[in-house]
Amino acid sequence: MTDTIFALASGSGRAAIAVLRLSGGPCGEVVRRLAGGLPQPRMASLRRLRDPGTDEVLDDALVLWFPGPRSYTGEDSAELHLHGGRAVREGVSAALVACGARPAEPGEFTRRAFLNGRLDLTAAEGIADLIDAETAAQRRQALRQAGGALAIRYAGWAGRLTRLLAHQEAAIEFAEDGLPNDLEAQMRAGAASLAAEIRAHLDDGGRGERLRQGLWVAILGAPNAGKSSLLNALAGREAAIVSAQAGTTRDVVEVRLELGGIPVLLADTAGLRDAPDEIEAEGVRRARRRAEEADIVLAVFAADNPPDAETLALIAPGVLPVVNKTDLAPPPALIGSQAPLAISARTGVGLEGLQAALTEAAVARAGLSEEASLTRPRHRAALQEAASWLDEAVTAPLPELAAESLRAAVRALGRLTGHVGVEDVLDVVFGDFCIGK
Ligand SMILES: Nc1nc2c(ncn2[C@@H]2O[C@H](COP(=O)(O)OP(=O)(O)OP(=O)(O)O)[C@@H](O)[C@H]2O)c(=O)[nH]1
Ligand SMILES: [K+]
Ligand SMILES: [Mg+2]
Repeated sequence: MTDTIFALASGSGRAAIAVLRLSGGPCGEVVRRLAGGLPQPRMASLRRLRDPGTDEVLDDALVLWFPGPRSYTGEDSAELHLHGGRAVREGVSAALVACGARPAEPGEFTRRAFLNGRLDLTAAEGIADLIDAETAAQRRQALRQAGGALAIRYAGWAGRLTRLLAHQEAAIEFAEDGLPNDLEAQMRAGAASLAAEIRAHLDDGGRGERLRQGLWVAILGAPNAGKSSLLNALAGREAAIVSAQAGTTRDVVEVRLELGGIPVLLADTAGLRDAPDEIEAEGVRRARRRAEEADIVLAVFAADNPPDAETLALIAPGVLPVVNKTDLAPPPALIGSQAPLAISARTGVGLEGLQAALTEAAVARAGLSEEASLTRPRHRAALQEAASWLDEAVTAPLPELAAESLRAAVRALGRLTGHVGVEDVLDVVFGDFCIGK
């Protein structure tokens, strides 16, 4: 039997209500000792909680009882909706410990849910992301994943892979019996198409990972082009120092924005030039590094100056040229081969258009796609590994080597979902082929 664990499921500050969650072990007995009885399953019921040692009244609380396996963890579980004060929380926690329960480790409820088969690893990660979600698009992605969108897709692939392995093992057995079969050719075709499907899923430009972590946008350009003025205009506050002196910004100045539901870290940087002093030169190095790391670069020119070589050199696909100070001079029609976004950070002209273009670029890189996207490097690594092993299986010179490669692919997917074991292979062999020997 597991330990009975408990933890505050609501925030830890002063609040009207605090929710304590319990799971596992003699959870029902622990609740009975505090609340004097167990309510009907899944029905909120008002109970007086007492310290079983001293009989002291601790709180009048709503008690919910979730007998396993129909609970979040799959174990017997309960919730105590307490009055949110610190003394109440601490008194009830102490009484729970006295009854033999212990405080839960971080993530222990979800870990138990996984171990009890209530969700796979990707869904568990989705729940973690849902708790961390700051924007609507992040919330939608996390909800999808927590609801099993990736789990279902990967379980489908794992099922197909297991079947391929079963066929291959059967092919080896039939060959030993001297029987002709075309199972191997079928295995190769199946492995090749599964590898292609996995690669198509991987080839999403990392949008799910970007949405989860947020996009990096960097503002670059010559000194005095108005980069800091633009950052302030987009942020709606004076986050960066603006002055008529070239070389004002040295450190990277960051602000958080939300564009089309995507969290964005917008960075202002030092003006690009052969800097006269050491500190500014370090600022320029940092600016260039940030441009390399950024998902989107805004290359800013001033309309009253001809386009400078340093900023022009940044222009590449995915870089948005911006011409500022259009209140002083008209913008050029083209920068490189692109029509620039014409703005005046001073008067605000063109800022809405720039915001729209930036949002469009952000959504193109990190917006929700129709199909659920992978969201972590862990997913990417496991899927890449599975696809490579499938390639090996397709070209393996010996049937046994192909089987070995398929087994490695199964393990890679199994690590991803936390699900696939050898038993699955046996089930398919016997279920699919009725090889009763
Ligand atoms: N007329 C006009 N002046 C502007 C505009 N945007 C910025 N400025 C002025 O241009 C000067 C430089 O602005 P900053 O925002 O400091 O320029 P920067 O690119 O951050 O400069 P560094 O940090 O030194 O590289 C300031 O005097 C601003 O007031 C604009 O749209 N129109
Ligand atoms: K400046
Ligand atoms: Mg600046």
